[in-house]
Amino acid sequence: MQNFINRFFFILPASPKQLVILVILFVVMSVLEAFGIGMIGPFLNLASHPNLVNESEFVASIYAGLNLTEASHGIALLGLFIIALFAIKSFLNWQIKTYVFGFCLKVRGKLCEKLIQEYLSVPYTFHLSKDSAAVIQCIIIYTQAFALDILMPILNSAANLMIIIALSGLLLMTSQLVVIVLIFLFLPLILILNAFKDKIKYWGKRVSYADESIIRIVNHSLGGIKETKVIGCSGFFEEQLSEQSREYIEAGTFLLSFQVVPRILVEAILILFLVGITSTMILLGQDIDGFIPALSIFALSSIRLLPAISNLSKDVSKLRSMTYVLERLSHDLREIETLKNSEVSNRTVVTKISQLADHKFKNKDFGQIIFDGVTYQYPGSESPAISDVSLSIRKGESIAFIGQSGAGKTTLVDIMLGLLIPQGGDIKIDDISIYNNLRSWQNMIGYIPQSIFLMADTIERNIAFGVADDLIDHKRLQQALEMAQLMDLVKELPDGINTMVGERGVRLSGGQRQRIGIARALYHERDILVLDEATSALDNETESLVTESIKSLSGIKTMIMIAHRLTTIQHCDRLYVMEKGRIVRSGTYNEIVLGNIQS
Ligand SMILES: Nc1ncnc2c1ncn2[C@@H]1O[C@H](COP(=O)(O)OP(=O)(O)OP(=O)(O)O)[C@@H](O)[C@H]1O
Repeated sequence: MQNFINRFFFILPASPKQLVILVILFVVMSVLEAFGIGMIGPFLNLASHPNLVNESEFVASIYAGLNLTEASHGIALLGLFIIALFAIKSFLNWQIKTYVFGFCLKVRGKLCEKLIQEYLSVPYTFHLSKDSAAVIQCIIIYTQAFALDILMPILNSAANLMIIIALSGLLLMTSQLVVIVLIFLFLPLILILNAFKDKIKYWGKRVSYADESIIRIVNHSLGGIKETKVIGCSGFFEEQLSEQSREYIEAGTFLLSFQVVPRILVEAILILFLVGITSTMILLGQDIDGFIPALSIFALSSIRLLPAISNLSKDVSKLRSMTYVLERLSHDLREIETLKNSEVSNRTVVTKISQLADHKFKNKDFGQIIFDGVTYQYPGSESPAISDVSLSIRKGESIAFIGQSGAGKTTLVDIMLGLLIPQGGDIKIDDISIYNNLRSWQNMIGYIPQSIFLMADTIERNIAFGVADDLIDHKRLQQALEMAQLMDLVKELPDGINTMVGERGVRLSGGQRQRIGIARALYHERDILVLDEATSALDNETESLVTESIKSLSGIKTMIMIAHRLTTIQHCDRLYVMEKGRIVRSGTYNEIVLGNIQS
C-alpha cells in the first residue's frame, strides 16, 4: 500500500494540492447529497401526517416564522426546497465530474510529454538494453491506464468514500441498529476482496504483459515485412500473436468478471437486509410502524449507497490490478534518473582535465580533434570494447577506421557522436574537452549511418529533418541536393522535392536513401561528417555515385568513415586499423592496403 502511494505520487505530473481541492469538492457534494436524502424522511412524514404541524413545537415554530397558515403550504415549500437542493447538487455533480475528466486527461497528456522527454534525453545506453515495444507501451498505453484506470478510480473512490461516510452518518442518526447489522453483513464482502487481492494483481500483470507482447509481435512482423514475406514466416508471428491473445483473453476475463462480483454481492446484501429485517419483525410480531421512517431513509440511502459501495470495491480491485502499470512506469522513470546521474558522474571523470564550463564550439573554428586515451566498456560487459585509443584528426582531413567485425569501429564512432560516454580518457577539440558542451559538439557533426532513418514524408522534410516548414532555407536545400548528387533524381520526379518517400523511404533505392542522408548532413551545415559503412549496402554502380558525392566533399569537410569496402576509402588521408578495441596500425591507403611502407 505504502509502495503504491509512493509510486503514484512519484509519477503524478500534478501537484498534490490539486487532489486536495478535488477532495474538498467531493466533501461538499457528499454533504449536499446526505442533506438532500435526509430531508426526504421529514417530507414524507409531514405529507402523511399533516397534524404534525400542531403536535411538534419545532415544526410549529417554523410555520409561525414563515407566516404559513395552511399545513399543505409548508409541505409544498419543503418539497420545493428539496427539489432546488437536488437541482443544485446535480449541477455541481456534473461540474465536478467535468473537472475530474479534464484533470485526468490533462494528467495523461502531461505524463506522455514527460515520458517522451525522458526517453529522448536519457543516455543512449538505456535504449541499447530496451525493447522499443515496451517503451511505446509505456508512452501510449500505460499513460492512459495511469490517468483512466488509476487516477480516475482513486478520485472516484474518494468521492464514493465521502458519500458512504455521509450516508452512514445519516443512517447512524436514524437507527444505530441498522448500521451495526449492515457492518456485519458487509464483512464477507471485505473478506472476499482481501482474499483475492494477490490474484487480482497477478491477472493485471498478465494482461499488461500480453498487451506488451502483442505490440512487440506486431513490431517484429510488420517492421521486417520484407523478411517476413520472403522467409514465409507470417504463420509463426500469427501463432505467437494468437498465443498472447489467448493469454490476454483468459487473464482479462478473470479480471473483468471479478470486478462485477462486489456489485452483485452488495445488491444481494442490501436486499437481504431490507427484506430480512422487515419479515423478521413481522414474524416476531414486533411493531413495524416505528421502524418505517428508519427503513425508508435506509431504502432511499441505498439508492445512492448501493452504487457508491459497489463502485468503491470495483475501483479498489481495479487499482490492485494496475499495480504492475505503476511498477513499470516508476521503474523506467527511476532508471532514467539513475542513468542521467551516472552520466553526469562519468562526465565529471572525463572532464576533470578541463575546467571550461559550457564552452561553445564553432564549426569553422577548430584545428584538430584529439582522442586522448579513450576507454569504453558497455554496461554488464566483462571487457572494454575500446581500450586506450589516442589519435588526432586535423580539420578538413578524411580518415577511416577499418578492422574485422567486432573490432570496435561502431563503438568508437558512437563515442565520437556523444552517444556513449567513455569511462576513461577524453575527446578534445584543440585543448577543450567536448564534454564541456556535448550539445555544441554534436551540432558540428553530421551522421550518415548504414541505414538512414527516413520519415514517411517528403524528400524536402527528410532533408531538413527536425526543421519546421516555414523555417526551411530553400537555397541551402538546393545546395545540399546538388552536393549530394540528388538533383537529377529530384528533376525526374513529378512532385520534385515534395515527393513522398514512403515509410522508412521504401519508395527510394538504397543509394538514393543514402544520398538523402548525405544531403541532410550538408543541409544542417555540419563540418564534421561521420559515415558508418555508408556504402556497404549498395551495388557497385550506386556505390560509386555515393562515393563520388563523398569524395567531392574531401578537403571541404572533416570526414570520419567506417568502411568494409576498401575502394570507398581510397581518397582518405589516413586509415586506422582496429583490433579488439585498440588501434593497432595507421597509415595511408598505400601503406595499409597495398603494403607500400614508405618509412
Ligand atoms: N550494446 C552492447 N552491449 C555490450 N557489448 C556490445 C554492445 N555493442 C557492441 N558490443 C561489443 O563491443 C565490441 C565492439 O563492437 P562494435 O559494434 O563496435 O564492432 P564493429 O567493429 O563496429 O563491428 P562490425 O564491423 O561488425 O559492425 C564487440 O565485442 C561487441 O560484441
